[in-house]
Amino acid sequence: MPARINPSILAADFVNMERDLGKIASADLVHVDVMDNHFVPNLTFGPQMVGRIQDVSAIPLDVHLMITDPERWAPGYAELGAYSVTFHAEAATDPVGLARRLRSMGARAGIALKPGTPADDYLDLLEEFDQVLVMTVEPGFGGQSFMPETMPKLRQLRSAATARGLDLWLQVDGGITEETIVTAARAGADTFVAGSSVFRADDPARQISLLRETADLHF
Ligand SMILES: O=C(CO)[C@H](O)[C@H](O)COP(=O)(O)O
Ligand SMILES: [Fe+2]
Repeated sequence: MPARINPSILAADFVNMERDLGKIASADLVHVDVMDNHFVPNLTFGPQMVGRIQDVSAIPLDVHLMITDPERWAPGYAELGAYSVTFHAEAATDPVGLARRLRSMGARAGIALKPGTPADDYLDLLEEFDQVLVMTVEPGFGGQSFMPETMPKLRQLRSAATARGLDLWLQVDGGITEETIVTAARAGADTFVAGSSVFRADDPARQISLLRETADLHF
């Protein structure tokens, strides 16, 4: 299975979103960062905007919720047709119940871990999720540097998934470039979010291919 490359539209031009979505049509999924200015100190957009992105995007949506009270808000993103809905472990009060609800609505369910959040509490629950998002920066902003100290957690998750024969996608998000993607692929990631490195490239489609080929060489 080739590496999945999910460009983050946090690095797109928000007033030219449809144009910028056109630049990433060769990607696997479009990564949509929802921030509420409570869980993280930044604010992006909510269901109305994500619904319009869903309407005009040629590729499915990978929604990353950086919000408090995901039990209240996450199902709305499944409802509007998002392919995957990922909420933060640190914000959820009933992660398994929420994942089951998202799956019952037809979405893939993801759980995200901030750099300082260990995976240990979730290792016995991996069957309940379709993907685990290992944050490789502190959530809140694009354009930050990749944190290699998160790689032992990724290796731990990959070993647990392999040992149990799970088809669990392991996603990394933050500071992914053609250099850092090598480290993340070697540690077991198969799904890569890249904002700045795709949208700041002269040719985003070429950058998507380069990232995919580089990850495939090292997985
Ligand atoms: O979730 C995020 C930030 O919280 C973004 O998805 C992430 O930062 C992508 O941006 P970049 O590739 O520029 O680091
Ligand atoms: Fe993200």
